[in-house]
Amino acid sequence: MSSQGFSPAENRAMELALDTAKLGFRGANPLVGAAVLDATGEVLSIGYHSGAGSPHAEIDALANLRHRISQQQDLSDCTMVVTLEPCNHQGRTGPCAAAIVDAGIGNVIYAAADPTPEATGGGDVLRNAGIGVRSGLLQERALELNHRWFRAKSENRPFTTMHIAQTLDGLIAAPDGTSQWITSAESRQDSHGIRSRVGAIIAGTGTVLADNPRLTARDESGAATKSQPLRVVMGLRDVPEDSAIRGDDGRFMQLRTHDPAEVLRELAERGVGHAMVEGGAAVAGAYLQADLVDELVLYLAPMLLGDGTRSTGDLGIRTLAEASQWRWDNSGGGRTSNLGADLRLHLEPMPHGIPSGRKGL
Ligand SMILES: NC(=O)C1=CN([C@@H]2O[C@H](COP(=O)(O)OP(=O)(O)OC[C@H]3O[C@@H](n4cnc5c(N)ncnc54)[C@H](OP(=O)(O)O)[C@@H]3O)[C@@H](O)[C@H]2O)C=CC1
Ligand SMILES: Nc1c(N[C@@H]2O[C@H](COP(=O)(O)O)[C@@H](O)[C@H]2O)[nH]c(=O)[nH]c1=O
Repeated sequence: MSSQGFSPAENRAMELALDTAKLGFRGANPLVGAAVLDATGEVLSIGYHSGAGSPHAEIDALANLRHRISQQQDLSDCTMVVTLEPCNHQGRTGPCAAAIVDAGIGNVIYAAADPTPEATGGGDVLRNAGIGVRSGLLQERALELNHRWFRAKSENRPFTTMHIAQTLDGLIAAPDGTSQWITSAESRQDSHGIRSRVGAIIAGTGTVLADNPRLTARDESGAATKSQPLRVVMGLRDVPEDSAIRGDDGRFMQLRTHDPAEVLRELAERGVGHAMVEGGAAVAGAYLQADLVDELVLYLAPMLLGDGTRSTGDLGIRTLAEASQWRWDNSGGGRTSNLGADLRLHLEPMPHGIPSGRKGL
């Protein structure tokens, strides 16, 4: 047994589950990974949650297990290792705790408790069904994996992803306001993928008046994808009646405010679990300055403009020690990738208390 009272095989399985969790996309739900071990500690299957609406990690691991073993096989000496307490609620997918009980799994180890009122209590359901339940294995890492998701939940607001499509010199539009297009078709298709996963997309009146954007989610052929975000404009000026963003599907809303927290509060009340901030500079700056950005997807085009609109407005930072610190995020498609002519950078805010690593020499 290790110092934490878990076997080396259980430790390795939780490491594997934590790595597997990162195959999923961040958003309304946390990243979760799972592994099923037999009595000898051999990994029989793994699973993960690929994003809101798709099967939870435990269900995925059980489905993958069934591909490997017969329906009749006794699983009472198997252990489900999972990075988050199995849920206890019927959302778009069924309660995981009940599925584990039904599968006949004998033991469960989870890393961190699920703090959400709607999902908590899965551990008790398992115990009451006679399953051996232990928790706390690699808990710190599991909490860190979803640190911004836990933060968003505790603040009662949507998990918030920011998109920036910028030049090498950090500009999102030329001096005359033109910006279409800075990034390649491949990058834009990728950001349409984000649009199709979020519940709402936010832009300022400046962007709406400059670009007359549609802000819909579209596939490679330009057709609207099945899932469309609510299109939200923030700012005091009127959005012209003939603006493309209004559309004709009733999924348009203007919030006459400059307060990003107020926008996210309003969206949470409407049941939005994942929001995307598409810009422009003033709005991006406001969300960043308020520390309301949980994930940043930045497309870097090999282009220079020299002058124009900077990617974010003022962040209130006056000295280097106050810099906003970020770190690479290798979940959901990875930390960096080449997209067409561009680079796609994927980051998350540095958790508090972790040194930036830029000291010395
Ligand atoms: N390459 C890219 O990724 C993108 C590029 N762009 C480009 O950016 C340019 C537009 O940038 P920008 O003018 O900054 O546009 P914004 O979309 O940020 O809109 C700014 C306006 O929004 C309102 N507003 C709402 N909230 C705030 C706030 N917290 N602080 C200040 N103002 C707020 C104000 O207008 P009001 O008076 O109405 O209240 C303000 O003038 C365009 O040229 C566009 O093409 C835009 C998006 C993405
Ligand atoms: N210029 C620029 C982007 N600009 C963003 O895309 C919006 C246009 O959306 P739509 O009308 O739906 O196609 C525009 O208003 C701005 O928010 N996006 C990118 O991926 N790459 C780019 O180079």
